[in-house]
Amino acid sequence: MAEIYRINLNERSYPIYIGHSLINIGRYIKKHIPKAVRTFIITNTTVDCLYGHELYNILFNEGLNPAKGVIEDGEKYKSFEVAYSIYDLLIEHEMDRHSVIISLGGGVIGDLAGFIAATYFRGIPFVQIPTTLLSQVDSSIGGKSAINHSKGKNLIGTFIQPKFVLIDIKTLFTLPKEEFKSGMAEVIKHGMILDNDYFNWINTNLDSIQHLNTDSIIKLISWSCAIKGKVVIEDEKEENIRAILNFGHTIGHALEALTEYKYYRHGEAVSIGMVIESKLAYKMGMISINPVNRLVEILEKIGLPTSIPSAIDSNNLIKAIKRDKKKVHDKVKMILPSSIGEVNIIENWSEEYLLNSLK
Ligand SMILES: NC(=O)c1ccc[n+]([C@@H]2O[C@H](COP(=O)([O-])OP(=O)(O)OC[C@H]3O[C@@H](n4cnc5c(N)ncnc54)[C@H](O)[C@@H]3O)[C@@H](O)[C@H]2O)c1
Ligand SMILES: O=C(O)C(=O)C[C@@H](O)[C@H](O)[C@H](O)COP(=O)(O)O
Ligand SMILES: [Zn+2]
Repeated sequence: MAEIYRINLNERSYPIYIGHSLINIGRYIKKHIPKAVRTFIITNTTVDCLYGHELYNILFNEGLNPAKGVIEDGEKYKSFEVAYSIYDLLIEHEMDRHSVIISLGGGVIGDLAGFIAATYFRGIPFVQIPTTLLSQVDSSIGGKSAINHSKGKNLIGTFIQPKFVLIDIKTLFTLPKEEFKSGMAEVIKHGMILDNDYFNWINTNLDSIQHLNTDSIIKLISWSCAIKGKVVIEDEKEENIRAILNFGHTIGHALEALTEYKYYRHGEAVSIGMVIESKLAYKMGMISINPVNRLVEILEKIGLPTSIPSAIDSNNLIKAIKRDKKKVHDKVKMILPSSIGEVNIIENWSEEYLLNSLK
């Protein structure tokens, strides 16, 4: 296992480890959470079948007294009701402040488990084991945790930094192709917001990335973690610059909520969001057409969607956009690119302008 990046946040600092197995988890728990006596794995039915038993056995053999909460698979289970059912289990198993919550799964499990860890007993230690590309490059880092509300995405949540992140890249070999593509949307986002070289490297190495070549995958995850990590270190609680990580999400989250979290994977919605937001930037004269076309081209090459289906009504979309957490009073905030590797935070969008532009 190698440490690929360290999120430096004073007493909340933590390392991101990468390797080919889960075997070191016990050693890292003892190192980073010395008071740990018990562990509670939160996962879903799919990931449990693949990796839940392996993780449970390692923790058991390390004397870390594991228990498990297994939820149904899907974005719609990132909900208050499911969180409540896990609180029940934690209480039943008598988990306390010397217990550690371990998230084993993609971003849905990570966001939910983080929210539970931050609130149970007013906060107990938390570890991330991300098993999708999206969670390895994005959601396991930075401490955002949340559950959805029927009226909007991630509307209820808090910040909780994990004690460490452990990425086992062998998990990518069982990940369905469509899920891998979804993770690639956040990867492209990282290039778009801050790093033209990264964008170009992905474009040139797409084949070996998609074939899960070990060196390419490690480079991809490490590069993304460094880009996201740098932003998080600068602005942990999204008071200003962290909002750039939300490029594509003002529209992406609205699409997810409008379609009741059933139609789009998160990365697919973000892919459409990035394209529409870039076209808005073009319409405003902030960016030339060439980088917008290059963005669309790479997303299409990956196999991600790039346009809003005609069945989506613009007025409903605007309503959903207005529930975005970045808005201030009545004004929507958007992250718009000015070139590949550079974005700007644009405030004060009027509803009328937005509606005209989207139409
Ligand atoms: N907190 C953050 O900073 C942040 C960042 C980005 C996204 N998110 C959130 O993350 C969520 C999306 O995460 P996601 O794309 O990982 O989706 P997900 O968690 O739903 O996982 C996608 C699918 O892959 C399955 N799966 C997971 N690991 C697997 C493996 N190794 N092999 C086979 N199948 C596997 C899951 O069971 C699921 O069916 C959204 O809720 C989004 O809002 C949060
Ligand atoms: O970490 C962040 O900050 C992000 O914005 C990363 C996003 O990819 C992620 O989807 C995040 O959950 C969105 O945050 P939200 O505050 O818009 O709910
Ligand atoms: Zn996202």
